[in-house]
Amino acid sequence: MMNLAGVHLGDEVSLRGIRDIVFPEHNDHVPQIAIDIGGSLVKIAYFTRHASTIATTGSSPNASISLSQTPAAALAASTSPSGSSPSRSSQQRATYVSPTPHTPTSSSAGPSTIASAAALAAHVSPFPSSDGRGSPAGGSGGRLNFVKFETAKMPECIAFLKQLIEEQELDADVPHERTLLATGGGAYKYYETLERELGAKIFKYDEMECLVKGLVNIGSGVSILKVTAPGVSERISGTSLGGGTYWGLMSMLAVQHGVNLTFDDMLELSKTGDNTNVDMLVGDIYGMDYNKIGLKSTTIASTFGKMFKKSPDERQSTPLNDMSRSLLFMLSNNIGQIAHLNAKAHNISRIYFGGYFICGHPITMHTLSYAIQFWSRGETKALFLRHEGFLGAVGAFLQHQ
Ligand SMILES: Nc1ncnc2c1ncn2[C@@H]1O[C@H](COP(=O)(O)OP(=O)(O)OP(=O)(O)O)[C@@H](O)[C@H]1O
Ligand SMILES: CC(C)(CO)[C@@H](O)C(=O)NCCC(=O)O
Repeated sequence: MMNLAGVHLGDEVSLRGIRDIVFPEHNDHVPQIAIDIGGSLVKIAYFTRHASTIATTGSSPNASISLSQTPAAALAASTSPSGSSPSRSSQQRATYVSPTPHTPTSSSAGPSTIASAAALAAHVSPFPSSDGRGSPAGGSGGRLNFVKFETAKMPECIAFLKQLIEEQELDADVPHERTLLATGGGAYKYYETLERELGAKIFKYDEMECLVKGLVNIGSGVSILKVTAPGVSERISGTSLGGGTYWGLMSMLAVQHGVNLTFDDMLELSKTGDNTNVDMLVGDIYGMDYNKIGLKSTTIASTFGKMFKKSPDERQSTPLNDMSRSLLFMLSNNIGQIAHLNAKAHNISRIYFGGYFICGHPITMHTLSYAIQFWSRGETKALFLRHEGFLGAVGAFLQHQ
């Protein structure tokens, strides 16, 4: 068992919005490495001794939150953007105190920046310091680290894992069997490859069971889980219109514009886009609000509905920013609506969103929250998880505890 005393979030050293979790009092070696291999991304969670960081970008003591009450509390914190503004100030993050969805208590750590993932992917030592060996007895604690790769880059990911396993073996106090705790579809698809390349014993865990908590997981596709008690959950629905859809459609549109965009570029574009150049609004059809059924003139009536009216030249010159924002709204509104309908059908009042698609992105979180609020008439609440893209990997990590 891990010593959870004083567990808190580390400095801003990891992926977008993801901070490592520091275990200041846990000094024992933890050999397990957990991997969640999805349709778009591979997520890895692993423990290293040394509570110090790889590339500290500045400490933020106010962001530290106490997670000492339950193991699951070490996983995540929730965010609930309030009101109608997607501004960062509306996205206060809060901490879970129980493995089942609870009303979050307040805290104020906001999304942070990407720092070490690229370095890690470039095969910088996965260990946090160059002397990188085990802490002495009564030593300096440790941390749970988070890394991601694109699933299309499995060879790079396997090279990283190889190095990580070797480093862990050097760090171990006693020799142990090489093990990898794997979840996601890729745990099945890449089972033999991982076993062969890493010489490790692979433990497979069902991805739904590893999603720990959270009703709506937006990955490549979307799974909707109903959680009724600690460890009791059921997949009640899903949709293929998910993060992979946005990524795929934007990739196609980018090709049309002669550019190659990363996912982060696409999100960045959405921030400056104007979807009303692309979407048909209620006002475009009515010339005013449609008050009788409660639709404002600014409500989107038809996503991309303005595009068919444009000339081929106008279509060609429609900015990618506008299309990116429109598609992000489309996906988030649709998922919000489906989530609301499922919550209603199952008499649920809190919806937790997870999955890498969210990655702390203000527009996505705001749109999902707004959709839930709109469709439920304020009765259902949308809540967001910290480490939202790593729920499966951390779930697999904990399965072996
Ligand atoms: N930096 C990024 N690079 C690639 N995709 C990203 C990035 N940030 C967010 N995403 C989004 O996250 C999605 C993947 O989310 P996640 O890792 O939770 O799903 P997955 O496990 O790959 O998919 P599934 O569970 O459906 O197999 C992508 O399809 C994309 O929309
Ligand atoms: C297939 C999975 C479970 C893989 O994670 C996910 O991508 C998903 O839930 N897709 C949506 C499938 C559906 O339509 O229910």
